[in-house]
Amino acid sequence: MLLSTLMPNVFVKALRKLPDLHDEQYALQTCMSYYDSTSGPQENTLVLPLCKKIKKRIVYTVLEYSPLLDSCNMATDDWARIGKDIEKHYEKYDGFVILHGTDTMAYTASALSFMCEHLGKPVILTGSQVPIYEMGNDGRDNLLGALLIAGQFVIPEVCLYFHHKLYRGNRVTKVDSGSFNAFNSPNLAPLTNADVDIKNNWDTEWRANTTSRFRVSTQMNRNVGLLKLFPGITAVTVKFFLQAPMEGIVLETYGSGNAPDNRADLLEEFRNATERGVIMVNCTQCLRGTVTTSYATGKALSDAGLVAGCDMTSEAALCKLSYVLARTDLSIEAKRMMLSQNLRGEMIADLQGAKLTLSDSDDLDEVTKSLSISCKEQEAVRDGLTPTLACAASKIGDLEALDAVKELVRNSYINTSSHPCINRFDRVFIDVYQISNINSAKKINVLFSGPSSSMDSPMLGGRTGVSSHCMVMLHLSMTYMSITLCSLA
Ligand SMILES: NC(=O)C[C@H](N)C(=O)O
Repeated sequence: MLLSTLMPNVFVKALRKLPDLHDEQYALQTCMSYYDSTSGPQENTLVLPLCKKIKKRIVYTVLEYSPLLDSCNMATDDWARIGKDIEKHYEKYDGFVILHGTDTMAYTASALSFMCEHLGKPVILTGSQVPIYEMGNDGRDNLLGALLIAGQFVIPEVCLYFHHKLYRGNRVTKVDSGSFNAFNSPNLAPLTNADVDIKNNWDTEWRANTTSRFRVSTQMNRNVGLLKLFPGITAVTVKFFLQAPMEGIVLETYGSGNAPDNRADLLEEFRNATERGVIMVNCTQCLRGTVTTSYATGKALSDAGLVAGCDMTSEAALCKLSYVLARTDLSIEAKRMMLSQNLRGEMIADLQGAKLTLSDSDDLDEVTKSLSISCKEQEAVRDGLTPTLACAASKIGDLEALDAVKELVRNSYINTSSHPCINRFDRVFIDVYQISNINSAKKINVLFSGPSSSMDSPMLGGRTGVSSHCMVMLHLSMTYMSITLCSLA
């Protein structure tokens, strides 16, 4: 650890010697890794070798933190530091990979997912169970996998890559301390499976759907806590845990969000706390599943003022609480509301509230007009957007909106009744209405042959161009670094 400050860029020097992670010949030929026209010599810039799967160069720059921390020693300030570094370098890189200890990686991933507002690029955390310089380690594979994904695909989320799988960062939890398959995302399928081929699950991917500028909010409220219910817990314990300065609690309850409803003393402590303004979020102790009020024992908690945490992990709920409570501009009610909303794909979406408002064709016309494009181009945009709108309407089962989209297409081609689109859309809409499983957007997607209907479009998912530039941020544990230095000596 002492040496890591005396010997800057130790990790980069070691990576440079690993042919899987750096193509030294290419770097020398192009002078790429030693010179950057804007900022001078770049000794910490490396390049992945070409392989059959990727047709372009992935160039990455390593930023090494000092001192290196075991992730158990990390706290909110360390999250803020990483967030600020992403913000600082955001424009210059296509993606970010953060090397992090596994023990608290799920917390950091969750925290960053909330701190990064309007994210439009991949931020991927990864690490290893066995140090990267030991025989049979998983660190190299994990780093390579994370770089390949960050360098090739626009997955604008904070993710966690481990053991061939890319997960949404705020959905993961560490489930195994002694296996390479250390993480699980119990309530959401992986975003990507990277086995022989890299297969992205574009349907699952979360997009901020905003044009606002990316920013990192580093304000996190530290007066939050995690309390696990257990049979026989005393009201005194709960009372002490909930007292000031505590402002927010994640209560880990039984099964689908249940607590004893025959314990008036406990329920009273919960009610007293929520009435004092402490925000309590109800999350299940179970690995998988969601919180409901279908049992009386679950309803007792919502009556005591707890916010339902749906299917959030405790890690995500705690970080969300910390992020939301730091918003001094919001009232308690607004904060409670925000906690029950899906902010970054951390919980199952409330599709009831997500109705499309397509009352008439003006909406789309306004969109195309505001783009200041020619009539021909407007038609192309309309053709491209209508299938997607129809898919969205059918996904949430909104037949009214589906009718509106259909009308829009009819009105657009009113003077060209022989236009092939009319027939195509008629056929497609009949198919859409007839699909019994109306929630399956994927099926509906296949029915459309419109230009932008496929989520596999390179515009939406795959990154085009000759090269992309990622940034790796090192947050390796100190233990690892001492091992590193021993083996380098
Ligand atoms: N394998 C590991 O990554 C564990 C280590 N204690 C850490 O979280 O930094």
